[in-house]
Amino acid sequence: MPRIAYFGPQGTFTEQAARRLAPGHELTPAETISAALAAVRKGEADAACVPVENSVEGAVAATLDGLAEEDPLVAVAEELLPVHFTVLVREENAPVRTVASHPHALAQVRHWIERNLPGAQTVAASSTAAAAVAVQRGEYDAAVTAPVAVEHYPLPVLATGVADVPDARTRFLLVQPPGPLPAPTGADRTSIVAAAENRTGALAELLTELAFRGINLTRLDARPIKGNFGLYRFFIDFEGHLTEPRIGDAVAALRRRCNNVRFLGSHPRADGVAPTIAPSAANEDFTGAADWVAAVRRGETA
Ligand SMILES: O=C(O)C(=O)C[C@]1(C(=O)O)C=C[C@@H](O)C=C1
Repeated sequence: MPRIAYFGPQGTFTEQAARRLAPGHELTPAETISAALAAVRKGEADAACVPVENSVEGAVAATLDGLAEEDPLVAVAEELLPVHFTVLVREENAPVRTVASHPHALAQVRHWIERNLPGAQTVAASSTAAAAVAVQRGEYDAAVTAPVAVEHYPLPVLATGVADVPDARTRFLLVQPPGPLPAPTGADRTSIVAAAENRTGALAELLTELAFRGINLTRLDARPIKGNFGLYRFFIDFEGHLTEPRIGDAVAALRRRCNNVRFLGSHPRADGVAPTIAPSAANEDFTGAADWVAAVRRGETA
């Protein structure tokens, strides 16, 4: 049975995502995102589940950096979870002076804390569940956690359904070493990371290759290439699957323009949204045009 490492400890949002992405599989918590990815690279796990993007706080930097560096890992599936929090406290009816959680979680409840726990100091923990562990140990007064955390860390509940932005969501990836791609579904996402050259227009050229082929971006993030001040990697997600002619054509063009391109996966979108295809950008347009060139080369038409 495949073994799945996930960003833990038990009771994180990531564990919930892993249970949905790999039902019935053996799940092992890792303390950090990089430890979850390392477990796959070392062969201790077959796949890892990690958060990648939140609708309020944006990209999860540790995941982007972890996928761009070291041996390649490829996303084969994604999950989208609604994010609202439960606030657990050390002691019922006691004053709350410190509130711990993952920085992404704290950013999503900033206003709630200002209104409900004025003056409380926020403290970054490695994950929402790690914050609950720290509260159990008596290190902090409260933890902002996933709703499932209370099942693992039976602390008094101060509030449930906490979220500054009601429709907040986090997207999670299941990543594994390169292998056969998941089959295209018609509602897929492809991800790459490219270290564009440091010259005028280099990023615009990459994006134009996608725009020319009518490919809609779903995310664009920049992360610094460490040790090279001012140099960035660009994480580009777009609609479509690598096996589609229009996407394969675009990814080949990106590779031609920038040999520092890494493929990060093509997999079904969790929201099932299919792309709107621009005029002349359908796969049949690409294959039809290539067939015509082939016929011209054979001297059969002009
Ligand atoms: O700490 C957790 O529970 C996580 O799974 C991490 C994480 C994140 O990285 O964004 C996941 C979802 C929430 O947005 C808050 C924290």
